[in-house]
Order: sequence, then structure tokens, then C-alpha cells
Amino acid sequence: MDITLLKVHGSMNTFYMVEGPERQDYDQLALQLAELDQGIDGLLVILPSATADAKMRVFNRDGSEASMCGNGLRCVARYVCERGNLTNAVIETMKAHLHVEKEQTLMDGIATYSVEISPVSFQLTDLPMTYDGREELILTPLPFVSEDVPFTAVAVPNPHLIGLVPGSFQADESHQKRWAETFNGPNDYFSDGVNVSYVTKVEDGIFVRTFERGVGFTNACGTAMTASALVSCMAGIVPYGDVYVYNPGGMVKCSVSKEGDRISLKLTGNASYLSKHVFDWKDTSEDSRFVSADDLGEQANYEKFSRQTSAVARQFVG
Ligand SMILES: N[C@H](CCC[C@H](N)C(=O)O)C(=O)O
Repeated sequence: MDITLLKVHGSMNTFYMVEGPERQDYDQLALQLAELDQGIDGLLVILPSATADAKMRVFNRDGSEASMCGNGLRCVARYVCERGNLTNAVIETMKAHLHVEKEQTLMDGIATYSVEISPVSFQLTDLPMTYDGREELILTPLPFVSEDVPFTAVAVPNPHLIGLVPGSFQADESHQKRWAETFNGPNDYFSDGVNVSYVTKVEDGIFVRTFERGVGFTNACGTAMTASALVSCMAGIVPYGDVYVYNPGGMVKCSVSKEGDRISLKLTGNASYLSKHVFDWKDTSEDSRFVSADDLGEQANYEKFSRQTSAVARQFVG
């Protein structure tokens, strides 16, 4: 069956995106595409919705489905807004209806969208995480990991473990890799795995590197960057408000507000289209094949933008 795919990215977190009817085998499509293209982190599916402008489902490259994807939602937001000639929309996701909006471009030629990140929960049962009989883990070391890294566990609503670390933990990613692989394998703490982010203060914001559940290290993870901005505000590292978050794939703006117990999070960044493909989707990746690929000419502008922002990241990722 021939289907049309867009290859898209938010902060170089790269996906194939497909619009189609509800089906039970999109996880198989995600697995096939990951096998045929080592450069993608997952699959975004745009579906009809009875209660919103559209519905988004997101699959990691290992075929696992997640409840949310911040970078992916910006790309879905662009598609739905352009399809309906809208400047804002509501997208149904697994656990929430989220507002999305077209924004002023980050730089000429870079489509820019903001997305609501919600709901937010620090209840360990919402990740889930089991640790020491606790109900929450906020800015607290896990002694068996390190006495020097305060960790926070938060669901937005997908699960994140956020560590505030000195730059030395960024230059050598082995510590983060070891524990992310531990928590995403058979373990006593995260029965459903967890996205693990290490965060370091930089001059005008924070730098975040994420080892994503179901993927591995990615150029950026939108929900992780937003959760990291929230944790950095709670730790007093940056003031509440607009937090500039740098990552190996570029830079995004995370808007963090907290009024009493009410937390509001918004993620603003690029929604870039790389290429358009016709894919002949058969039962197995051996029989499936790309029929065509057309470059959409947007990446040169994004690379100009990321050259400016990657100077910050280069101090950590070389
Ligand atoms: N790996 C994530 C899903 C993708 C989220 C990420 N790509 C983002 O931009 O938020 C998880 O299993 O929860």
C-alpha cells in the first residue's frame, strides 16, 4: 500500500510523519522505518479527532508508543495549521488536549510553533517510578547513582528523570548512558522505562542532553527540555519565565510559569520539513520500500540557525 510520508524535525529530533486513519499497526510501520532509516527517532501519526482539530500518536524507533512528544507536536501543529489555514489549533494526545500556535519565526525561513506541555505531575506513580517508598523525588540525589547529582522525577506526561550536573558530566556522556540504559532495561525503579536528561547551566539558559526511552541519545527531546527548564527554575538556576534551552540539535524557548501549585509550560521552536516520500508499506521491512523522495529545501536555513546556537552546545558536545 503506497502512503505519503513527510520527514520532519524539531531541533533535529527527526521523525517520519504520516496522516491516516486509526489502525492498530502503526508500531510496525515505526519499526520498519527505523530499520530502513537509521537517522530517525520515531514516527508521528496524525489522525482524525471528534473533539479536536486532529489527534497525534507518537512511536519511538523501537516501536513503543509514548503519551507525548514535544518536538513532534510542533511538526504536527504546523501540518494541521497549514492544512486548515489556521494560526492555532487543539491537538488531542493520549492524555490531554493541547493548544498549539504558529509563532514568529526563530529566523527567516524557519517555521516556528509553540505547543502546550501538559499535564505535569511529580507523583512517582505517574511515571511510574518506585523508590524508597517515596511519593516524589525532587532535587534529591540517588546515592546509588551519585551523591553529587540532584535528580527530579516528573511526568509531562511521559516520564522524565532530570539530573542537574556540572559540565564534566556532559563532556563524557558515559555516566548518563550507563544509568539511562540501566533504567530502560530490567530494573527495580522504572517499570516502563524513563527519558534521562542531564542539565547544565550556561550563560543565558541551560544545556540539556537526553537519552530517550525507546531511542537512545537524541539531538533533542522536547518534553525533556521543557521538564528540564521547569526543574532549573525550581532549583533557582534560572528565573521563571522564558528559559532558552540549548541542545546538540539547536535551541528552543521553554516558557515556565508557576502560580501556587499551578504549573504552565509552553515549548517554542522550529518545525522543519526535510523531505516528502512515497512509501510502499508491506507486511515486512524486506518487502517495503521507498518509492520516491523529494527534498523540501528547508534544512539549509535551519543549519544557518543552528550554527549560531550550537556554539553553546559545542562547549559540551565538541
Ligand atoms: N522517547 C519519548 C517519546 C518522544 C519524546 C521526545 N522525542 C520529545 O520531543 O518530547 C518517550 O518514550 O517518552
